[in-house]
Amino acid sequence: MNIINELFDGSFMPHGHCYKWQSDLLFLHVVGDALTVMAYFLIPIALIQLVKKRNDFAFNWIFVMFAAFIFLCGVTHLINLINIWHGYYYISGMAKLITGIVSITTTVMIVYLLPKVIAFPSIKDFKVKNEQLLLAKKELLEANQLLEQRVEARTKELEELARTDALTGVLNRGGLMSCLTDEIDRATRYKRPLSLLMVDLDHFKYVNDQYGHQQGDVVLTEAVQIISNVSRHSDHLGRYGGEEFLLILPETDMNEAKSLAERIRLDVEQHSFCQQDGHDISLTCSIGLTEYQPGQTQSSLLQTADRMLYSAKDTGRNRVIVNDNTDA
Ligand SMILES: Nc1nc2c(ncn2[C@@H]2O[C@H](COP(=O)(O)OP(=O)(O)OP(=O)(O)O)[C@@H](O)[C@H]2O)c(=O)[nH]1
Repeated sequence: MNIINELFDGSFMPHGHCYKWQSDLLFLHVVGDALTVMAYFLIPIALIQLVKKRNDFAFNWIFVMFAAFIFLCGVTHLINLINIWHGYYYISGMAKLITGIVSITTTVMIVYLLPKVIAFPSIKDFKVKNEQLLLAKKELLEANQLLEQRVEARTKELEELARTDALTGVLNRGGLMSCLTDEIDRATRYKRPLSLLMVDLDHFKYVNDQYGHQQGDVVLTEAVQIISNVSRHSDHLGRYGGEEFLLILPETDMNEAKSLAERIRLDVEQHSFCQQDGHDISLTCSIGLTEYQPGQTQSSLLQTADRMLYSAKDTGRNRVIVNDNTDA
């Protein structure tokens, strides 16, 4: 009770006496202190707001310490202002003591914090890092583009490989069927001629039996070469079966196809196979020929060519049989 009385005993000599109650002198001190107090109370609010909104700031507790320190400075100033008229010097002293303790604590914390803050990357460091990151990103994009190009090229290679016959390098059955579908579509759409040759080597089994499978492979490769030599770049040659080949002839009617087939037959007949190994193998081939008829299905076209080939085999081999029955 005594302490409370002492604390709020404002009967000490009011501080204002030292200003001699001169109104201009009082005005200067009161307005100056009042403005300072206002600023001291508003700055902590701003600092606390900052900490609340930007909680990603490193060491943001130091802002809270600053806010407390500035607020207490404001309290000390306010009490000094009141003390012009009253004499709460105990309260004033206690406020000063608390302010002092908080100030010292803040100072110690700043000293502790200083090396860490100094070690913190500067804006210039961030700019350099940012430039390095942008450069790395550019390099990564370029590498990615290169990789995509390589993957695309490799995919094309693999697709090509999947359509290719490993032994002879021409289209395999799958590749042939896809080409034939495309060419039938084109011939139908543009009403253009399209012919198909089915070429089969005669008595090929004899070559294998007589000279071995490896020589047989060489014969097959050479046969492909002969057919390739007489066909155009736009024609599609492929291996349909073991020793059976298909030649798809876009923009080619029956008559043109027939003379081409005759040339192939003759070239095969006149060729000496496997000469490099000292053998001199002679072979002939049989060819079935048909021309695509509008509305005809792919399998019907193939069946007709096969039928013509069978007929060529059946009638003595080494010949070209043409499908004259156009409603096939
Ligand atoms: N070397 C080799 N031979 C193959 C390959 N594929 C199939 N053959 C052979 O081709 C031969 C085909 O025999 P056949 O179907 O009797 O035909 P062919 O002997 O030519 O008789 P025709 O067609 O009736 O004139 C078989 O001996 C198969 O082993 C291959 O990739 N390489």
